[in-house]
Amino acid sequence: MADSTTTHSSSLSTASSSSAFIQENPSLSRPPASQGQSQEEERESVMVSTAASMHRSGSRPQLDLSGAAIQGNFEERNPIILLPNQSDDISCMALDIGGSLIKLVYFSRHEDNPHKDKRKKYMKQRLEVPNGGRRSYPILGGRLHFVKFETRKLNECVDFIKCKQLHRGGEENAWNSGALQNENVVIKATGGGAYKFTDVFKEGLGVTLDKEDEMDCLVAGANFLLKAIRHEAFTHMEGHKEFVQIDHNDLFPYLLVNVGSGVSMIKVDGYGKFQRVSGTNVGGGTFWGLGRLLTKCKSFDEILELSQRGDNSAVDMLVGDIYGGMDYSKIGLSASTIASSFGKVISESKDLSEYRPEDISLSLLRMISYNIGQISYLNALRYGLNRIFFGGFFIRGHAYTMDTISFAVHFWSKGEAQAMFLRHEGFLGALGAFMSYDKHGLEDLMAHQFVERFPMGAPYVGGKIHGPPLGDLNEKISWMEKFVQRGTEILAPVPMAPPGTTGLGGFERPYSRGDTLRSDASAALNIGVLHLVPSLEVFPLLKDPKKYEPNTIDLADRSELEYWFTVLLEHLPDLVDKAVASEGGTDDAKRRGDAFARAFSAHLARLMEEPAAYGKLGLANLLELREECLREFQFSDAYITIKQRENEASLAVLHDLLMELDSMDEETRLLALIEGVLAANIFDWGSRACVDLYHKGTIIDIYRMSRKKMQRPWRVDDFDTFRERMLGSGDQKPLPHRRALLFVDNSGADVVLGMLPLARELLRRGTEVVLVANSLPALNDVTANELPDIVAEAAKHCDILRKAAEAGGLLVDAMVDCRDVSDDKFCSIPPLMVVENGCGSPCIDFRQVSSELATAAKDADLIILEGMGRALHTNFNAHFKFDALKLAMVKNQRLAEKLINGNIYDSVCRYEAAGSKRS
Ligand SMILES: Nc1ncnc2c1ncn2[C@@H]1O[C@H](COP(=O)(O)OP(=O)(O)O)[C@@H](O)[C@H]1O
Ligand SMILES: CC(C)(COP(=O)(O)O)[C@@H](O)C(=O)NCCC(=O)O
Ligand SMILES: [Mn+2]
Repeated sequence: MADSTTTHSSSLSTASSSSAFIQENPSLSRPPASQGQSQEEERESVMVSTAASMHRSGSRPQLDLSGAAIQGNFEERNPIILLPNQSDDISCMALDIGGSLIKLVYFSRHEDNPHKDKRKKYMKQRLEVPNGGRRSYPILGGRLHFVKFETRKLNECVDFIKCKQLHRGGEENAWNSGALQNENVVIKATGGGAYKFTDVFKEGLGVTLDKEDEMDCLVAGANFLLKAIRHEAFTHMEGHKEFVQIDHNDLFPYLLVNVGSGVSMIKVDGYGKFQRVSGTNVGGGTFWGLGRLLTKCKSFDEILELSQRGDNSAVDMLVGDIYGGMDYSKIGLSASTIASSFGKVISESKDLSEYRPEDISLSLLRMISYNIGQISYLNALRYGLNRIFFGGFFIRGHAYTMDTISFAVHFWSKGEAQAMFLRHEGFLGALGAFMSYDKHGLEDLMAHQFVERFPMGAPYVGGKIHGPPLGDLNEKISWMEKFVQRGTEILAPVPMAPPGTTGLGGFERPYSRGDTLRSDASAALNIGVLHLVPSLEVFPLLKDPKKYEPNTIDLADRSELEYWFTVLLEHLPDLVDKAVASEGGTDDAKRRGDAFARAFSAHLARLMEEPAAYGKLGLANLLELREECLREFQFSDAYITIKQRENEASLAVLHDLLMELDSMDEETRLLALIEGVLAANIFDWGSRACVDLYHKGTIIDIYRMSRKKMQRPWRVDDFDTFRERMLGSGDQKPLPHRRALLFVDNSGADVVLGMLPLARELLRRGTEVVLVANSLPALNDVTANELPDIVAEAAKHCDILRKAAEAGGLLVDAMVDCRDVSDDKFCSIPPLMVVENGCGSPCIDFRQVSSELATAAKDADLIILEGMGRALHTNFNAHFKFDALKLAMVKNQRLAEKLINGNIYDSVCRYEAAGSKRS
C-alpha cells in the first residue's frame, strides 16, 4: 500500500461529470417563484443553484423536483425549497467505514422559525437583511454530529442509524415526512467498508451506499476543517497544546498524514488537488494488533492506558545499553535514546509473560509513533513541505502519541518542519463524504458560520452508550446521573505533571496526567457538535478582523484559569436556585437543576485538566458554556422574574429621571447621562459581589448609592474627548453621528435608567439609534425580544422616545407596515430600532454576529459597548472603524486590579475616536 502515486484532477468527482446535475426539463428544474420574488430574481436564483451543482460530483443522483414547494413564509426573498420526492435530500448522514472503525457524521436541522417574531420581520424588511450569506439559495442551518463505532461491531452502527432514523432524515426532520416512504435512499460512504458492507446496509436499512473515493474524502475533509473551523489545528510538544492560526491564503501545500489502520501520506496542493505520495503499513492497526497479541488487552484504549504506566527501557535497547551508560554525543544521541525498539529482548532469555504489558505497550507506541513521524518528515522533505497535519484515530487525542510524533518531526527536521494535529482527527473521511452531497453547500460556509457546542451525552462513541436520543431530556438527565457517578474521574482533582520531559534524543517517561486514560465516553467532551448558522457574519466595523481577539484575559495563564473557575463554581448554587425558581421550583425543575450543576462542573473539571480541550479557551467561552449548559437542561431564562421585577421598578422612576435630566444644560446633561450608564451597570446578577449587595437594599436605593459614587475622574476617563466630539468646543458645533449602535447589557435600571436616556439624547441630537441586544437570555441581560415592550413602556413617559420608536417600528401599531415611517410628520425624528446580536452570552465575539446587526452596522459611525462582559472581558482592546465608547462598572476586584489597576466598583469610560492613535 505504500508509495502508490496517483494524480488527481482538481475536481472531487469520481464519476464522469457529464452525468446530469439537474433534469433537463426546464419546467421541472425551476423551483416555483415565491410571491415576493421578481421574475428576474427567480431566474438568477435558478441559474446560481444550477451553476453551483455543476462543479460538483457527477455521481450525485439527479434531483427530483416534482412537488417542490416553498417551506415557511412566501414573503421571504430566498425561501427554503423542499423537494418532497427527492430521495437524496433526506439522507443527512455519511459514513467512513475503515479497517478498524466506522465514522459517522450526521446532520440535524435547527428548529427555528424567525418569522414568528414581528420585530425580526420588521427589521428584516427595513434593513434589507440578506438571508444566509450571499447565496441566492439558502443553506439549511443545523448541527453536525460525530460518532464512531468499531468496524467489527457493524451491527451497533446499523442499530444506531435505525434508532435515530438517520437513513430517513433523522427524528428531528419530521418536516420531510413525505419522503419517509421513499425506498431509494442513497447514503454517501467512503472507506473500504463502503464496498465490503454494501449488502449489510441494503438489508439492514434498505439504503444504497454511494461510494466516494477515500483519498478525495480525506482531503476534502481536511481542507474544509482547516478553512472553516477556527481552532482545528494545533501543535502538541512536551505536553503543551497550542492552536495554530491558519491563514487561508497560505494553507497549501501541506502534507496530510492520516494514521488509521494503515497510514496514507498525501501532498495537498489545493481544493481537490492532491497526490498520495506515500504511506506505511505500520500504523494504528499494527499498534492495536500487535498490542493485543503481546498484552492480551481487549481494547485499544486498554493498551493505550497501559502505556501510560510503562517503562520502555525494560524492552527497548537504548543507546546507553550499547555505550555502557554513556551518550553518543558526537552524533547527537543521548544515552536514553532508543537504539533499537524491542532490542533488549534479544539479550535476555525471558518469556513474554516475564515482561510487563505496560512496558511492551509503551515500547510499541513509541516505535510506531516515531516511525510515522520519521517517514512523514522524509516525505515532507522530499516535496519541500514544512507543514504536516496528522489525522486518523490512531492519534486519539492522546498526549503522549502526539508528543512522540512531534518530537520525531522536530528532531529529524532540526526544527524546520512542524507536526500539527486536527481536533476532528479521525473524521476527515466521513466529513469529506458528507460534503460530497452538494445540497448542503457546506464548503461555502466560513469559520464565522460555525459554532461548536459541547452538549452532555452527545453520542460520540457507539456501543451501549449511545447517549440520549436527540431532544429527549429525561434520558439525558438519567444519562448524566449515571455518567457523573461513573465518571468520578472527571470531577476528581487531576494530578498535573510538569511539562518538559524531553531530553536530547527522546523522552524519559511518557507525558501523562494520571494513570487512567480518559474514557471514550468522556472523549465526547473533546469534539463537540458543530452548529451551522449560515446567517452569522463578521461584524463589518471591526478595524482589522484578522487581528481581532475577543477575550481580554488570557486563560492560558494558570492562575487566571484557577481564579475564574473558582468564581464560576462559587456562583453555581445561587444560579441553580434562580434557574429552578424560574421554572416554578417543581421536582422536575430541581432534577434538571441538579443535572445542570453536574454537567457544568464536569465541563469545568475537564477544562481545568485540559484547558484547550474544546478549542482555545477564553473567559467569554466559559461564560457562554454556562448559558448553553442551562439551555441544554431547558432553563430558557433563569433570571426572568428578576428581570421583570427590575424593569418595572426602573420604569416607575424613569419619568422623574428624564425630568431631572431635561432641567440641565447640555454639558451637565451629557455628563449626567454617562454617569447614569456607569452607575446603573451595577445591576449585574453575574457578579458575586453584586448578588450579595442586592440582598441588602431595594434596587432604587442601590441605584441612588451607585450614582452618588460617580465622581470623576473615573479610573479610565476619556469623557472630555467624548464630550468634545459630541458638543464641540467654543462655537464649533460638530455634526451629529449618523447612526449609533448601543450594545445594551442588563435588564432593569441598567437599560431603563442608563442606556435608554443616553439613546434619547442621541436621538434628540439627530442620530439614529440601534439598540443591540442579545438574541438569547444570558444572566439578567435584556434580550432583543424583550426590548420593544420596555421601549413601549418608556415611550409613555417621553415624546422623543415615542416618536423615535414609532419611526423605528418598535411600537406594535407602527410595525404593521414599515412604509408608515416615511410619513412627513416623523421625518425629523430619527428612528430608534432594536436588533439582535446573534449571541446568547454575557460577552460578544464580533467575529460571529447576526446578519441583522451586520446590516444595521453598515450605516453606523458610533459604537457604544456597555457592561463588563461586552466592554471589558471581551473587546476592551478591540478596535473599530468608527468612534467607539466603552462604558462599564467593574464589579470584580481582581479584574479591576488586572485591567485598570483599580478597585471593585471603579468605572471605565474609554473613548476611541475613529483614526485616533489608540485605535
Ligand atoms: N476505540 C478504538 N477501537 C479501535 N481502534 C481504535 C480506537 N480508538 C483509536 N483506535 C486506533 O485507530 C485506528 C483506526 O483509525 P481510523 O482513522 O479510524 O482508521 P480506519 O479507517 O483504518 O479504521 C485503529 O487501528 C487504532 O489504532
Ligand atoms: C458575567 C459578567 C461578565 C456580567 O457582567 P455585565 O456585562 O452584566 O456587566 C460579570 O458579572 C462577571 O464577570 N462575573 C463574574 C465575576 C464575579 O462574580 O465577580
Ligand atoms: Mn450583563
